[in-house]
Amino acid sequence: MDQNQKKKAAAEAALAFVQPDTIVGVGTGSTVNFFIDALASKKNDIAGAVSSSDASTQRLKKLGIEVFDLNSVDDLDIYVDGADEITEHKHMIKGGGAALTREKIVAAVAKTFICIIDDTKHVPILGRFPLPVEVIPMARSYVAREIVKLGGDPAYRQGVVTDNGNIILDVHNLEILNPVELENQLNNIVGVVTNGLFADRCADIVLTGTEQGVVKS
Ligand SMILES: O=C[C@H](O)[C@H](O)[C@H](O)COP(=O)(O)O
Repeated sequence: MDQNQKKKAAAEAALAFVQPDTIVGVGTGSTVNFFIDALASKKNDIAGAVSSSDASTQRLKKLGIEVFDLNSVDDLDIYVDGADEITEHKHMIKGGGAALTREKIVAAVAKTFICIIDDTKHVPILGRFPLPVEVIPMARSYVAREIVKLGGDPAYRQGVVTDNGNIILDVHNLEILNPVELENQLNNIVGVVTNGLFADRCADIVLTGTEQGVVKS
């Protein structure tokens, strides 16, 4: 089984959590793309979706799934999304596809965060994957200097503009022993929109595609 088959298996397993007549929170990325494709089989049973990126919105609409503005939705039962790294405490790094801010907003609204991954995403300590930080463009150099003071090594993600019109700094060489503390410290730097640590609001259910099938934790 290759990595994509594992992602697809995890994504399809998440369909079991989709209830009829509900609006589904949808993340972003290659694993979520498998989920969106699978969700199309239920498009007549669900009320629609709230999306975390322009890319996911386009894919949902192309498959005939109605996409609602989050401001028109009071609550969401589930939010389904991938991750770049995850620990046994279900703390994650996200944002490899630069969609972290909208992902964090939709995740904040949802009752249950269902993380869909292949088994390469499990790590003992977060930080080998460079931590994405979304930054207001004019604050880029200031934020980078502040991140260096916190022990990180920020790199400007060239050529990437987020759906919100901002830039991404990828922070290398972090060994994140206290993800909740670092998430809050980074968010307190003026000019940071948000960062890719999902620790304060971590996943509730993790579906991992493995050689032996999908494992729920
Ligand atoms: O910004 C992108 C998201 O946080 C993705 O959910 C994350 O990068 C995982 O993506 P993939 O499923 O492609 O590995």
